Amino acid sequence: MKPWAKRRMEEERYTQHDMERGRLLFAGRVDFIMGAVSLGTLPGADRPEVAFAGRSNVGKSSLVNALTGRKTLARTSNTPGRTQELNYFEMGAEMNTPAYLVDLPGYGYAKIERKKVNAWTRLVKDYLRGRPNLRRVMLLIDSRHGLKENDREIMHMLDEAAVNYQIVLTKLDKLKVADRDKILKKTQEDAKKFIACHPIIMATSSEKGWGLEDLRAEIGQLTAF
Ligand SMILES: Nc1nc2c(ncn2[C@@H]2O[C@H](COP(=O)(O)OP(=O)(O)OP(=O)(O)O)[C@@H](O)[C@H]2O)c(=O)[nH]1
Ligand SMILES: [Mg+2]
Repeated sequence: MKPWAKRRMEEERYTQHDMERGRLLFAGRVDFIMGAVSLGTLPGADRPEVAFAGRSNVGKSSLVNALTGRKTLARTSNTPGRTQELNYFEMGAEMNTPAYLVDLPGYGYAKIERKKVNAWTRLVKDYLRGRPNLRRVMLLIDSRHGLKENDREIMHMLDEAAVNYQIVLTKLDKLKVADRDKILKKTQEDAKKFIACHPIIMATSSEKGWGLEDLRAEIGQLTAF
């Protein structure tokens, strides 16, 4: 068993109920409901939501797809900066306690002009500060690169806004086995310096399906009423 998977299980972080809820949320209907370009057009804040944030190309849309087991729900691309809207997905529409998953536009893509970067910052900052039903931001970090300067900026912004967030390492399959634990430990150390950052780092590969069960359970737990 992968060392990080073993550690996860030993922690027994999730109840049967969390795992079941997580599974059901993603196994049932997950519908794309809208791409919001301004806060005025967001759906009502009538249910809990979890947002995926991260640099362009880190694998946000791929993770949404992997969690749902569908290839084309969220648009993925080799061209960074593709997702420019707050993409809303409704999970568990057939359940009593549905939730939203939000795929945020990626940040830090160098080729996008300054004007767009400012627009991104404004939209996302306003969203993060002002969304009452936002339970947690999953901050995706490419495991090959670790925390970059713009990730740290976002983390400081989240700390200041007192938004609860948690790091999710992506693309673990691209690392050599020996490097996986190294990056996990390094990221854990880095995370300690940020007040609102959850101390547990999640590790995933959308390609291989690693860490998805845990992430579903985490989201199940977070979005329970
Ligand atoms: N090997 C591997 N490649 C991945 C994984 N996840 C995503 N990718 C690849 O990384 C690229 C970017 O993935 P996206 O999911 O579009 O990234 P994104 O964060 O949504 O990007 P933006 O919408 O531009 O911010 C694609 O070519 C994916 O196939 C993974 O777990 N393993
Ligand atoms: Mg995307």
